[in-house]
Amino acid sequence: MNNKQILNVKNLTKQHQPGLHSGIKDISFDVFEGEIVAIIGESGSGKSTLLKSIYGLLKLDEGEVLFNGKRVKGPDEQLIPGHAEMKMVTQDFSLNIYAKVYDNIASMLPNTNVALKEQKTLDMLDNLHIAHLKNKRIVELSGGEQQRVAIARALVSDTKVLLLDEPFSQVDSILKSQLRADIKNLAERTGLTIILVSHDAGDGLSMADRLIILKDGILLQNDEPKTVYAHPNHYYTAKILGNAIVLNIEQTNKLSIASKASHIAFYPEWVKINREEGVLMKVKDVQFKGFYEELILEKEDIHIRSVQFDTGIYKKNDHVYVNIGRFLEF
Ligand SMILES: Nc1ncnc2c1ncn2[C@@H]1O[C@H](COP(=O)(O)OP(=O)(O)OP(=O)(O)O)[C@@H](O)[C@H]1O
Repeated sequence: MNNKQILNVKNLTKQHQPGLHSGIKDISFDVFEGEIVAIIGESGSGKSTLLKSIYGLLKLDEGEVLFNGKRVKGPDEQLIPGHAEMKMVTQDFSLNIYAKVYDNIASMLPNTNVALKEQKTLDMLDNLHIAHLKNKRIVELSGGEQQRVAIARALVSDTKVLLLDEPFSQVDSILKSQLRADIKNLAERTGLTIILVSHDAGDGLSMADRLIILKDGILLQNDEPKTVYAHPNHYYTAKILGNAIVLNIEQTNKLSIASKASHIAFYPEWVKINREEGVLMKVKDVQFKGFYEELILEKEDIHIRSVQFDTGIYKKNDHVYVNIGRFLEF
């Protein structure tokens, strides 16, 4: 990543249905060359609307997007909206499913220099680790393989900014971490700028340089993943990033936590358990997670979770003492 801005997103507003919460409101942020930015939010928070707006697919109510200082044109201004060096990969991949992998990628390049066309296509197949699939047809590929072809196709024509809508939705967890790492390496190697949209905060936390948190079409926070995780400015953010437990003031009082905030939030890893002192709670369930377990703890209407790395100590229906080591106030 360098310090040169490649995109300026300025005051974007797009309501699909006036009067309803349906779109995005007054969203502004800058993107630097080579950066990976993840847009994270619940379903319906406006992630796809924002991505499509940046790409130039939607007629905006207000605002503009600048690509290297030049305004990205919308659908009412030119036949093919957007910017030639910006590509988007949507969840449907838009591939020619009966054509071969090689041809899906090569067809993005002009025939003016056939040798160069072949070289670029082969390089891109290598970059995305799909060279062994080049003669297969798209229908014969898994979802994850198709995702790689779609990305290769988007990148082959000298793309500078890649927009990815839910890039890992069709990939299982092992392939997902490989694909995340491959995309991250590719960006580091080539200086490609990536904006991705995901409802899975893990995508943003593990591979993005910056997170943009969306709620009801509004930008809540825009900062480095570590900062957003440690200092979320809304409990919604703590919830989507780290599955935080959110308590209202009555619940906070019931757990004898010294706070007058209307809400507090804490991550399960901040909840400590012992047999001597703290708030007495019942172990409602013990969920095996592999190298750790998650305890569901109950007191009246309150359910909180605690992460235990020393497994097998506490059992269902045990009574334990709970200490909330840290909490965030809202
Ligand atoms: N073409 C449309 N017409 C009317 N309403 C729309 C349209 N597209 C999106 N919306 C509404 O705008 C809001 C934001 O939708 P959007 O698809 O941007 O959210 P999202 O965060 O990407 O959701 P998901 O994760 O479910 O894809 C939703 O309430 C949605 O119903």
